Amino acid sequence: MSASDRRRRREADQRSGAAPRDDRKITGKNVDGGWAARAAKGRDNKAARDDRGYGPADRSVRRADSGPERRGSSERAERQSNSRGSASSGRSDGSGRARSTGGVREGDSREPRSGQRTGRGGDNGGFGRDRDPQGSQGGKRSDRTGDSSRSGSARQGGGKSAGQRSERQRADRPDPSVPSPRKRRGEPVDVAREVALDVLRAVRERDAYANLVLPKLLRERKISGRDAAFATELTYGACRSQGQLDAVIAACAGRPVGEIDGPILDILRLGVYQLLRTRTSAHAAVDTSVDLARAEFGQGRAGFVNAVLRRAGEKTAEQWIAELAPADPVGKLAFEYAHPTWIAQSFADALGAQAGELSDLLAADDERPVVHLVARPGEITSEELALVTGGEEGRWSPYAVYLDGGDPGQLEPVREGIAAVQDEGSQLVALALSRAPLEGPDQGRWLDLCAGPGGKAALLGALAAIDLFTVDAVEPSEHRAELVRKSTRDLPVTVHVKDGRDTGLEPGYDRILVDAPCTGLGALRRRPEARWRRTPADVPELVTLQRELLTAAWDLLRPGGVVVYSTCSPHLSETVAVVADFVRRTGAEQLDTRELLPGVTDLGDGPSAQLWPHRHGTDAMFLSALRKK
Ligand SMILES: C[S@@+](CC[C@H](N)C(=O)[O-])C[C@H]1O[C@@H](n2cnc3c(N)ncnc32)[C@H](O)[C@@H]1O
Repeated sequence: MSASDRRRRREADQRSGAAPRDDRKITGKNVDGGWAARAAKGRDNKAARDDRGYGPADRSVRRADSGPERRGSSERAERQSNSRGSASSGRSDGSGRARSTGGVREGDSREPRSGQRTGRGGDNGGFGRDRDPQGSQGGKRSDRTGDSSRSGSARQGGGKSAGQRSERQRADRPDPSVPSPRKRRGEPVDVAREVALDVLRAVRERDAYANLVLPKLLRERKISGRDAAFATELTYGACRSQGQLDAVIAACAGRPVGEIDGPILDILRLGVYQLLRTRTSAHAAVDTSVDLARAEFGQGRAGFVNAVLRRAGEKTAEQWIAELAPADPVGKLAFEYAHPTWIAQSFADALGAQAGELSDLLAADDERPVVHLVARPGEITSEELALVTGGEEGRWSPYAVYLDGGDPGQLEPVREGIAAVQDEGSQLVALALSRAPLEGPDQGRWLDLCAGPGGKAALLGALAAIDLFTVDAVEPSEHRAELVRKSTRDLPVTVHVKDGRDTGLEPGYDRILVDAPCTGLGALRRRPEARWRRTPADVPELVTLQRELLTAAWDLLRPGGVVVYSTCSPHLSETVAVVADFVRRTGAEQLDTRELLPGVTDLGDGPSAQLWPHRHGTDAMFLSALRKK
């Protein structure tokens, strides 16, 4: 089928509202013995796997909770004394600060009583499953990105002033390229917990991203298999549930966590996480934490860790929640699912009349996300990609494949650049732009105004290539612009390192995507520490930038053209409020965005569309299509 045939068919699809997927399923490379042949082989392999009862659906994900038992820690715990101190309790305000009575001195060297068995199932971390679906949402710390979240709260731990902290950073900042101090001293080492601790420290001390630091450390220290899975569960779980853990620690220590030395706080977070949120035995959780404290700080600090953890282990997670959670319904759910209250409240506001779904949403937000792949249109179909990778075709996007495990970076189609990791919600945003009805013919000039790291630009570029169209991609950060270049190599995409508010590009675009920098509250499950870094104070500055970018896009759009404004945040100030203000100022025609996603259900009351993790299994992407009259 020629490009113009495809284009005619696509326009017919648009008119009828059908998803233009079928013609793209038949592509050059995959019908002539390339990917089609490999997919056929994959199909045979899958059939064989299913016959043997271990096809994808049966593949069990190893749970990491058996890790500690392998280390003989229960034997060590038996040797510990059973002395016990007075417990303290407090009620949390959701920020990790607890009103508490009584406490434990850091020099307290009392050994723990053998703790009761506590907790519930683990946080389901798994090696390779928490990779950032956007490629790297990390970027440079100085970037004003919507997803390089940073703010004060996570940095408060340890009670250090900025000056003291930079002193500490110079003194003991973990350098991933060398073995940790604990190893250097030749102490007995629990490799999984040690690596988890080093990541927690990097996150707290230098605002590192756990999902970038952890894989690097695992590779460098040659940790794999069960140890890697356990380290991943501990690291991501402790990062996600930090607020809840800190409230328990504060109650047990009898002081705010800001008054506990940072490195000791990291050990306590790791210990309390194991006690309350995994099936690790209390003996193992306490004992290994004490080992880590003793190896680095000596007996006195180890005793403090012992005492705090012993108190934490005296109650189950449910009992701590009942004791420490705020009384109001949203605050209580936020505490239970380890979200800051302001974020849970913003979700409830966005759910509106469906706010009763908040607990489902928070629970989904706390789960390990499934890895989504995108099959590049014109190169490989989702059916073929699913067969080649052992994944499953997506529910909503014709290009999506769900993976049930493994490291997607090792998959051949990903290495060859014909598939990539991309949340299905992000795919839907790019697809909505490509499907939006224009007034007048599409002249093939498309623009992605906030392109880094390039996930949507790559999908737009592949769709544009089919019709011999072109895409301009704008990104102000050189580092992220380079990621866009990499992800759009061989596609008709030109990258411009510019501020989207002042691009110098020639107006007249048919379709423009403004995937604006935002708080990223809709993608928290992919960035374990992000929820504790963002603060409400981040919102107004981002909203100003979002408005300015949307206005700049409008100036570059031709009459009859369409802008899609999207955020990976459902916060109403960043979504419907930005759009409503813009429509009021410009008289833009708001299209029913839900019609651009045929087959996708429960997108809200319109005319914009809101995706949710608990409804769609995607990030909480917001999108709104606006046509210029
Ligand atoms: C939500 S991310 C975009 C994700 C991207 N569309 C993708 O799918 O990979 C927002 C991007 O906007 C960029 N950005 C920040 N300030 C900007 C500005 N003034 N103009 C254009 N882009 C900006 C950030 O660096 C970041 O890469």
